[in-house]
Amino acid sequence: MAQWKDTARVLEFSAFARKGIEKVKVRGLGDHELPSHNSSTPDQVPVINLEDPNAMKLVGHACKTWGVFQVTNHGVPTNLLQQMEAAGRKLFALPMQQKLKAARSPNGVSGYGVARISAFFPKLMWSEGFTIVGSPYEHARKLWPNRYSRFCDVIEEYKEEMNKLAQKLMSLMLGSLGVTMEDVKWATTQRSCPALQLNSYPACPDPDRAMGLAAHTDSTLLTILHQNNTSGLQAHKEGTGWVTVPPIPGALVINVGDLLHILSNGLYPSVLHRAMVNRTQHRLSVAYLYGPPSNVEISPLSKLTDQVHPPLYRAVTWSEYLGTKAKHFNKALSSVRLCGPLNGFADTNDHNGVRVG
Ligand SMILES: C=C1C[C@]23C[C@H]1CC[C@H]2[C@@]12CCC[C@@](C)(C(=O)O1)[C@H]2[C@@H]3C(=O)O
Ligand SMILES: O=C(O)CCC(=O)C(=O)O
Ligand SMILES: [Fe+2]
Repeated sequence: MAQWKDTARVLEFSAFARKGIEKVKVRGLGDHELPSHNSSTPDQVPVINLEDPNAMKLVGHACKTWGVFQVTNHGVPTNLLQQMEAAGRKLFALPMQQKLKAARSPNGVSGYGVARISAFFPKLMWSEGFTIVGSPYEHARKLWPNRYSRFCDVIEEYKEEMNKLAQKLMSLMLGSLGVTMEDVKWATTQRSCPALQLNSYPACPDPDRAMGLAAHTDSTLLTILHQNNTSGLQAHKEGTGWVTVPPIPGALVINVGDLLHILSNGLYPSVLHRAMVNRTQHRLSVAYLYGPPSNVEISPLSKLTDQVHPPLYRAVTWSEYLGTKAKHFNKALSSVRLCGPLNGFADTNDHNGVRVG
């Protein structure tokens, strides 16, 4: 049933991609999904050179105030970023019938399909995605029965480089809070099972009426995002509104996710973000969704809590939290909140009402 719905939605996407904007109008994208640019603000998402001797302090400040920043000198070879982008382009350029051979199954995580968060929105988003958890081989073989190894090699190498960067970022993020990687038992001993999300946003005939990927926070500890040279990503900042995260060649975007929000006891709030579409350019992005080993319990770090600052969240594992997110979407974080006047109501990061696009 769910698969039918997903497949139908994907097919509908290809249908409206061919027929033009009429389909979108029929489905009636509401005003709440119109973009709200805030270009008058001087606020810009921080760009941090990871080789800067002050990197730790800068990263900590960016996490506290923005929950998103870009990094340069991050150690990931530029040509690997290009190869990954080319692999994504090749995948999305396949005929729809071919892509559907690797469709995500009803309860599965990996494969081709519409954004998972689509279930929470009545209208289609102007995007398609491909999620890879674990080995890419099974799905790649369905896409390219004879020539899948190049794609898989790029994915594996990309995941390897991203894992190194994620570790480095975790150590800077925690270090800035006075916590070392050694203080976090699982951080140095166990490997996580990250997800790779390839997103494709075709050029859209009526971009002001469509949304590429609706506003959400990632369930991760952190997400590392590569975007092609086309704008579209926007982050929400309290008091400022939606701010575009401009593509900088070679730079990577880092998002604070919900699990780091919990681990830091709310000191690093997860960032609400979304992807807009445009009239002329095809936009691609590749997100590396990094979390803890799936069955390790994540709760506010004891170093960050005391009688005055009690733990604000209960312990959750990544797999449990992904389930909660799949069920409650933007209410997931407040559903694991423990105490305080906000319990059961609007968390500062609850994203209900106006904050979710
Ligand atoms: C490991 C993850 C993290 C997932 C679920 C699973 C695989 C795909 C990820 C995303 C990627 C796109 C946004 C998001 C919100 C979505 O719909 O799918 C993410 C979600 C999450 O962060 O909750
Ligand atoms: O395409 C983008 O810039 C955002 C993608 C994203 O938020 C995600 O994959 O979680
Ligand atoms: Fe995201």
